[in-house]
Amino acid sequence: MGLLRSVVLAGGGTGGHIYPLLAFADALRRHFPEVRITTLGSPKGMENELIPPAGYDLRVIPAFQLPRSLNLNLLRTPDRMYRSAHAAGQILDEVQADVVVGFGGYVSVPAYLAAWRRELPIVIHEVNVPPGVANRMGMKFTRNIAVGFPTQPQQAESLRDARVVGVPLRTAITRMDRHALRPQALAHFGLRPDLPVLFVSGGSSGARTINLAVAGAAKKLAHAGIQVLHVQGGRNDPFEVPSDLPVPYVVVPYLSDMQLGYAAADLMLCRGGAITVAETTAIGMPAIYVPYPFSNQEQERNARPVVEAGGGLLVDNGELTPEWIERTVIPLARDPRRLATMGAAAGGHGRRDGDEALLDFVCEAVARR
Ligand SMILES: CC(=O)N[C@H]1[C@@H](OP(=O)(O)OP(=O)(O)OC[C@H]2O[C@@H](n3ccc(=O)[nH]c3=O)[C@H](O)[C@@H]2O)O[C@H](CO)[C@@H](O)[C@@H]1O
Repeated sequence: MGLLRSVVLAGGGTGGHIYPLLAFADALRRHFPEVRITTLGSPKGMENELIPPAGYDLRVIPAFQLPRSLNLNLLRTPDRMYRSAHAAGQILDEVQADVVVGFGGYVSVPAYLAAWRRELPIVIHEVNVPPGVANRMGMKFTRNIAVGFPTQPQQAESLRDARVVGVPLRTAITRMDRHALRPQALAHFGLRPDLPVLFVSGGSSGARTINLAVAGAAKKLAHAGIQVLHVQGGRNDPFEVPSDLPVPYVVVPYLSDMQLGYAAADLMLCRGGAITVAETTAIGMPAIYVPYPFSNQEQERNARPVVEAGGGLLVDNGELTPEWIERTVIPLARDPRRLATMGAAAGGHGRRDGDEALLDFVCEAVARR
């Protein structure tokens, strides 16, 4: 594509901003192998662990604190933000960027600012309702806004004209055949093929409440014949699991090959991060969602439509105890027919083409320029 020679992708902080960026970068590379792809990240975000191994050029720009007010006045832009925007601008010039695509996280803001000053097209992809602070600032500079999920106009005025493109997801997840991959996944984790597997993940950073509640129910789960595959989470404290259990309880710090976890699982217990919900629905995974309680009910909003369609259960963070798990999770994990019904309902809610749909949207934005 003649119009597109160099694309800068900005996004960082947690996996929730980085995985969609990577999935989009993969789609870009698939369709336009000649296009130069540069990513912008912050010094301490998870992008440093996730982007270079994926084979993309990561440029780190200085960190800064976002001002609380969104009434951005460039003359009063704090020094550190100015420095970050200046660094982002130098990179845009160096790589001769044609467009900036931002996925949220603080590092997106200087990229949006620098692109706006250069009159470059900016495309924003937002997965959360309400949108995150960084993207809300970016929305002052562009009308090219794409969202992961349909939103109610009354929920977010700023997203009213946005294009719903879905969430760019890794093809390792969207293109996997769960049933075909299952034997390899079970063998990889040392799990048995004859017993159900509960897959536990608190999102990219892990979730202490989930970790402690499930580990607290380890004996009951094991004696009920339920195996557990438990992702501790990249930045979470270790927890104790009894060593003398009759069936496997496998703890892993973090899964780079998340598709193996999904392929091994019969049921998932997880937070309600937007990308997690997009993935569970894309692959038709029945799930128990435990939304993070301190993010504006955003995670509950992500999970509720899926649960209302019959694709899973929703439990309050405060109510997730070992006793709740014993009462609710054990009977569900041992009921394959109910799991199959739930999985089908979840699958009815998912889409797998977010990477391609966002790429179309970006190409349109560049062509309109
Ligand atoms: C506490 C908090 O503020 N969480 C936010 C954060 O969640 P978080 O960063 O946890 O993001 P999500 O739950 O949306 O996605 C997690 C991603 O990490 C991947 N993964 C997870 C564990 C693992 O071992 N390996 C792995 O690859 C998952 O497959 C998924 O792709 O960003 C999301 C998207 O902006 C928001 O909706 C969440 O509210």
